[in-house]
Amino acid sequence: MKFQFEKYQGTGNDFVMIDHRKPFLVDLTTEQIAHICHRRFGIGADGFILIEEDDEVDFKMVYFNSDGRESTMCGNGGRCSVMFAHTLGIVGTEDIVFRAIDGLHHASIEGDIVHLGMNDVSSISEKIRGIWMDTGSPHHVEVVDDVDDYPVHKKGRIIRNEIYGVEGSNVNFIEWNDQKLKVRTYERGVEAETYSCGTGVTASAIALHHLGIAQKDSIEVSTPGGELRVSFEFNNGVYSKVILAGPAQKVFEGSWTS
Ligand SMILES: N[C@H](CCC[C@H](N)C(=O)O)C(=O)O
Repeated sequence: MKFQFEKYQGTGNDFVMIDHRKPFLVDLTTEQIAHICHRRFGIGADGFILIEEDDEVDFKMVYFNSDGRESTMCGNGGRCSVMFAHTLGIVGTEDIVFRAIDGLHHASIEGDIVHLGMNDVSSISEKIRGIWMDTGSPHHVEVVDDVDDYPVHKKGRIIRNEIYGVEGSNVNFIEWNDQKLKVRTYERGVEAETYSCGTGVTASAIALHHLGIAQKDSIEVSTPGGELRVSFEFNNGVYSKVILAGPAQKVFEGSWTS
């Protein structure tokens, strides 16, 4: 198998990206995608993304976790897809619309910052020591005292498996310091902490409001991979006009032969 690819990262969440508008990888297996994403034996990435034609909107994003399985919405992957589509000349910088597994997303580009519209959130459930919501992917959010020193991998893995079983959930640990929200995420399908998780940052910012910790509708978020901003409107129990904004950059391009 031989193909050209580009590597993008959005606040340290990194993706192998392929211009698949002329489909040529028609029988890619889970094992092959996992091999491509392997940090030692492959290119190395948290996820694998195909940019494809769409009859109604600018493009379609197909997302796979590094375990090789197609998964739910990827917020950072969506931001990187918008930047890649711009580089390919598919879109300009305004009024961008693409299709992902959870529906249509609107986006715009300002320098290296992508502003990405996320789905509404209207259902949040209480869990033993946190809350759960779907921001396009499933997210458990828990407040901790010192997130920088928290055993994210150990605790995240336990919660992902023991509370959420086979289907699993991403697991976010958050700390609010009155100015900024710190988030660290154990990511389902990567089965490790990632440098940031876009749908997780979105869930964490909404959780801050839902738990009454901060009555803000625009929240600066700090992750190990960098800074993002989440804004939203809250009316009658529904979080809408949810925007995830942050940098998305091309890291390199190359060809894969295996
Ligand atoms: N691993 C997630 C999908 C990607 C989420 C993350 N990379 C993001 O930026 O939203 C899951 O399987 O639910």
